[in-house]
Amino acid sequence: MAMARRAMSLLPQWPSRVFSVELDGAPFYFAIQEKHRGEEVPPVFQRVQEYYRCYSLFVCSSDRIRRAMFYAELKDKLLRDLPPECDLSPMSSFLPNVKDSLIKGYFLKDNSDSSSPIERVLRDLIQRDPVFVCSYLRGDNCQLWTQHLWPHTGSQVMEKSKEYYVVPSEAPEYHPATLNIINSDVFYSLEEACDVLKKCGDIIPEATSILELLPSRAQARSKPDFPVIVIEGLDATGKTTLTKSLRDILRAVLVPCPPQCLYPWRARFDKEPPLIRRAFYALGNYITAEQIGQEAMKTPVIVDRFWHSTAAYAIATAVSGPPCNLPAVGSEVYNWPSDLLQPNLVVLLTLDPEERKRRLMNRGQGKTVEEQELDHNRLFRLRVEEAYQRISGPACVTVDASPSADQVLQQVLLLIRGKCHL
Ligand SMILES: Nc1ncnc2c1ncn2[C@@H]1O[C@H](COP(=O)(O)OP(=O)(O)O)[C@@H](O)[C@H]1O
Ligand SMILES: Nc1ccn([C@H]2C[C@H](O)[C@@H](COP(=O)(O)OP(=O)(O)O)O2)c(=O)n1
Repeated sequence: MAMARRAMSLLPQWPSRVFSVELDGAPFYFAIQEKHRGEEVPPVFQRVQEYYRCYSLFVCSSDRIRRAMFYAELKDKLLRDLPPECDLSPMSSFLPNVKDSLIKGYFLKDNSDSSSPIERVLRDLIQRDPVFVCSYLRGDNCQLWTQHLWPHTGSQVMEKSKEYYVVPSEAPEYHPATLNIINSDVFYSLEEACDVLKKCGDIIPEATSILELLPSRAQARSKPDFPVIVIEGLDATGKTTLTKSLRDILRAVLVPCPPQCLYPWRARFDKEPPLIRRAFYALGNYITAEQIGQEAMKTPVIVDRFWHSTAAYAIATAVSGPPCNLPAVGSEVYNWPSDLLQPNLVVLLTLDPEERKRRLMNRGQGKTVEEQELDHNRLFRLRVEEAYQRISGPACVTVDASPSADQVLQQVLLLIRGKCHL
């Protein structure tokens, strides 16, 4: 039923949508149009000429938790069930400049002699799962492609689906993933993040235990008596070293974020799709905020990572490619949640990538998959660093972390004394 409703709302938009698929590591954009008699349709899909058939699959449940979970499951299912000659790439479709219009899917390139095994798998999928399937067929002159939306059992609208010609489309001004960041990757209130965990309680029992740890309401505007100083930066930039020294020198309390009470569940939520994983980290900030609020009545508080990390990693993961694909400077995506405690100072430690790698090696500990990714993926690291610097309310103050630990400490103490009258 939910599937049919989602289908009904998507179908009339179909010709206004832009489709994006990663081909050979670069995004390729196309749209669809009805062909009128005598009209020339520009050639498209030259980069997939060697394939005779292509397919796209879009996840279309109206329940966003189910949609997020099924998108991840779908990849495993396709990799398991499709013949090895079939090539799978991530794909998305969106209405240009329309917030929350992005739907995610996969693009399949079929290099096999016979389409029947693939079509059997896809037919099976649309019978049982919340997916749309389109096939793309190359015309006789090898240039024209048509997109055909497969009829869907249980949804009469889909029976009337038409064939469209595929036409190239200009790259959008911003990466399509930026359309859906708000409340899918980054949460701007306790309520929004809680809502996600409440709704996945029946699938992930741990979510219910986390909700029990939450403050009854966010500590919005209460101004702590003592300064609250957050230290941010990529892994191995020196946060732990610096926060411990600051704690000792300032006789402060050191609070980690995510808070210790969430550690047992971290690995569990790191495996979940971004919607759930990021809601988990967002809630960690509110639990930490309550701890900060209590401690800062008595003494200064040093915080190891806070909302800058939550937002910067989430935004940098949602978007792909170079930092210019990030939402523009000043976008509402970078705004501090209005109900989250605001620190007095946020320091961002930055480090040359080679030195950071050296420190990581020296430390020799296990790393999260995401942190390993930072090593391998230069662009991801650049996106995280850029996103950190675009967040406002409070913005971070950048400190070069390459000098000795003591020099970095002195530099940060100067900043704290200037800003927090300590
Ligand atoms: N300023 C510095 N100069 C050289 N080495 C440092 C400096 N700060 C930290 N380190 C070392 O680099 C490694 C990573 O530092 P750490 O404080 O654990 O970073 P993070 O908490 O940001 O992951 C540790 O082995 C630490 O001893
Ligand atoms: N306040 C925080 C802290 C971390 N995160 C997320 C962001 C990344 O996905 C990881 C990085 O944390 P990780 O523990 O690997 O980094 P450190 O070792 O603490 O430097 O955690 C967050 O979302 N919010």
